Amino acid sequence: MDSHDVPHLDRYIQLLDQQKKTLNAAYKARQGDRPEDRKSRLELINNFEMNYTVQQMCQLRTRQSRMSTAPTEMLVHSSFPPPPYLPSIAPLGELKQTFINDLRLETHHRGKYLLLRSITPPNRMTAIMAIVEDEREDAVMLQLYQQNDKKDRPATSILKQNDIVIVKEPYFKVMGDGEYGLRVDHVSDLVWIDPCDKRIPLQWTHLFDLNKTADDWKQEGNEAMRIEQYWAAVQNYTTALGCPASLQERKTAQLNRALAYLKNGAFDAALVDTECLTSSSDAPEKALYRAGQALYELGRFSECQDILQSLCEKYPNNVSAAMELERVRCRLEEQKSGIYDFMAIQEKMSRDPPPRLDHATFIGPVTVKASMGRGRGLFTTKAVKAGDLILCEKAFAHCYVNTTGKLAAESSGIGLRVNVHTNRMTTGRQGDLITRVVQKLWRNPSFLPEFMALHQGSYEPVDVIEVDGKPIIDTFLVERIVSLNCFGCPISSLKTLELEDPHGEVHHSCGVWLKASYINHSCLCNVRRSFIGDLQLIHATRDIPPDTELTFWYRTLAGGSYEERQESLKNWGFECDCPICLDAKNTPKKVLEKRDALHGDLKTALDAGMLDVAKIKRLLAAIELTYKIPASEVPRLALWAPYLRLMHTYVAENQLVKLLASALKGLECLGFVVKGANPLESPDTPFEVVQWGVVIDTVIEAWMHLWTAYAILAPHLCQRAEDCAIVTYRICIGEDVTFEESFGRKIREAVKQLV
Ligand SMILES: C[S@@+](CC[C@H](N)C(=O)[O-])C[C@H]1O[C@@H](n2cnc3c(N)ncnc32)[C@H](O)[C@@H]1O
Repeated sequence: MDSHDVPHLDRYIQLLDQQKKTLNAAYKARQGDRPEDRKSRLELINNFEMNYTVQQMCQLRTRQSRMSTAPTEMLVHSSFPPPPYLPSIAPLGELKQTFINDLRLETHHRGKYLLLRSITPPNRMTAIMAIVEDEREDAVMLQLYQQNDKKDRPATSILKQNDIVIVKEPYFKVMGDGEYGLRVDHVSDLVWIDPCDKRIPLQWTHLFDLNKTADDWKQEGNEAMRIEQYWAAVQNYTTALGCPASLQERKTAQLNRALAYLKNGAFDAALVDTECLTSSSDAPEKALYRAGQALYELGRFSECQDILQSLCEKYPNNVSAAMELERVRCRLEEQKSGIYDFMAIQEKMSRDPPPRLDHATFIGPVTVKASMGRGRGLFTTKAVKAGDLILCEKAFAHCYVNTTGKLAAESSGIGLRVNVHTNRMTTGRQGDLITRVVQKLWRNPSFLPEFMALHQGSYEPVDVIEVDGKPIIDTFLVERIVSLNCFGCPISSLKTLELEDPHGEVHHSCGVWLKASYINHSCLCNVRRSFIGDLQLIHATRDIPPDTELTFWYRTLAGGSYEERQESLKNWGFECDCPICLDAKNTPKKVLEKRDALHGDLKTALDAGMLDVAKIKRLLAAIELTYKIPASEVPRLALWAPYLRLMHTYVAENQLVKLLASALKGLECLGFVVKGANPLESPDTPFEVVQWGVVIDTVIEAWMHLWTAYAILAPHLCQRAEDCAIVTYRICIGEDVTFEESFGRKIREAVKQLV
């Protein structure tokens, strides 16, 4: 939603076509071939090393040239996923070994596995790549996709030289450069083999010192922790736990591994390691503390509070535990009340780069239910008012792109993700988001049920969730879910508001929010989203009765024809049948042509150096006559911008009566019904917003203009205009504590000068 698709750009279309042809040709022509021209082990190693050197030189040159480019220029990386294929769900014990020489091209070797040793250090390109050999000394390129980001973990630690791995049901294919390689897209298809594993052939056993004791491995783990190589520490402690050891040695290794898991973001595993230690009455202090940390990171705040509370009772001098307890209590309060310190949050967001926000999710009076013809949807459980907070949701996964700050040049670049199988291209960090989700699920399978419950379209996944004690993570399913449920977003809606041209803003940052994903689309919506970092806030844009489905726009609304709107929703596989779309669909072609022609004339009049206001008003009136249904039922979105333009003109000329009228006309076009708002026409009618209309950012301006006009024409209404401006601001920006700084103060000063 609001992610940046690029379907209309010619050069991308060409790229897509070209890629499609290449892939199809490669796939069809070579499928099932056993290639006779595979490179020798030595050739592969030499080529790999040469490519590595060339890549290093290019990166150096890029870094140097980046230093001299403007910070807003971004690198664009592209990635092309292969035809989707299912992950291996076979237990390793049921697979039969195969060898590189027996592999067939463009084939998934179901029922088979390859045992491989890495014979080069890895290189990170679009994937982690290394040359691997089997025990017959045949070699091939191995490409591992969806591995950790380079910021989280260096490639050299993901696949070290001499690491031994098993690739389950290997996929052998022609690679982008015409060479042959093994491609692993599903993290669960790769199994790392322990030095003591019986499957390791004799000729490789000399690579490992099999005489190390549990204590040796633990010491190595401790050293890895000291130099912050937490992934290595996990491996070392795990090996220690596989060696004969005393109960105390085992407990220590387990406690240390829990910390290493925490540092690696594997909170489920950290919890398992601490659970058996915390279950006893003499639970070690560190075990309780680490269990608390794991529960906090998993968002299980209530359990976290319980464990920290008992820790603080047992060890009253533990200052860190007391602080953690205080922190989790704040989260629980946010979760319950929906009250956040937005001033402090916005202050954090103004830093460059903004830090990770540490807040809980608030879920208001809503529930997920079946929605006729739309799958499931989010419904109110009680009545809410315009401006009420419905959700303040922390992202499940979020990728942030800094396009303007001082670190923009250092940002990892904007990806172009080309999916030749769904004919969809997106820019932004969606590719990285997929990897982030895959890694989060892989490390914390307890999140799987909630994530996998999201809309998957027509994807047919495997029905196994775990094999050999490990979760099955289907990358292509994750991709599909992300594509249907991800939101493009600004760093914060406040920052977007501060931009000179907020509509030109491209949402390169993106994320997945689990609850907000249940909201279906309608152009005539009743809620709106805004963002503060990775918090997505949903506010009601009108008064909503209980048991009503909530809807918002999947694409930011502009006028646009019926066809254009449906085209922009194509990714989600439905046609919008909201009143705005139905009206556009049912309006006779002749009327639409007339309306378009009038809009053409209006555009010319608005583009002219000197505004002919009378003509503009005539044209607006003529366009309005082309609508049959009142704007309160079918808003006339395309008329908002011209009315806003008139407001700008009148405010500049200090024509307050006309300003008042144009602001009210504009609001009316958006579907607002406001009684008693024109004191010149109905001085005795009390002011009341009977119905809120479509809330777009610039509606804040209309209330400001009314506030200004009222200052002279009807001072008793100023407060009402200000109240409406604040509600609109809250809906658009996510909070209203910064309203005074952004707008209130300026208007107050302008009004002081007027009166
Ligand atoms: C992000 S999901 C929304 C939640 C989804 N309905 C579910 O059951 O999980 C997007 C999908 O919901 C459905 N959808 C959303 N808005 C719709 C609408 N106005 N009409 C029909 N289907 C809609 C489409 O299948 C779309 O791909």
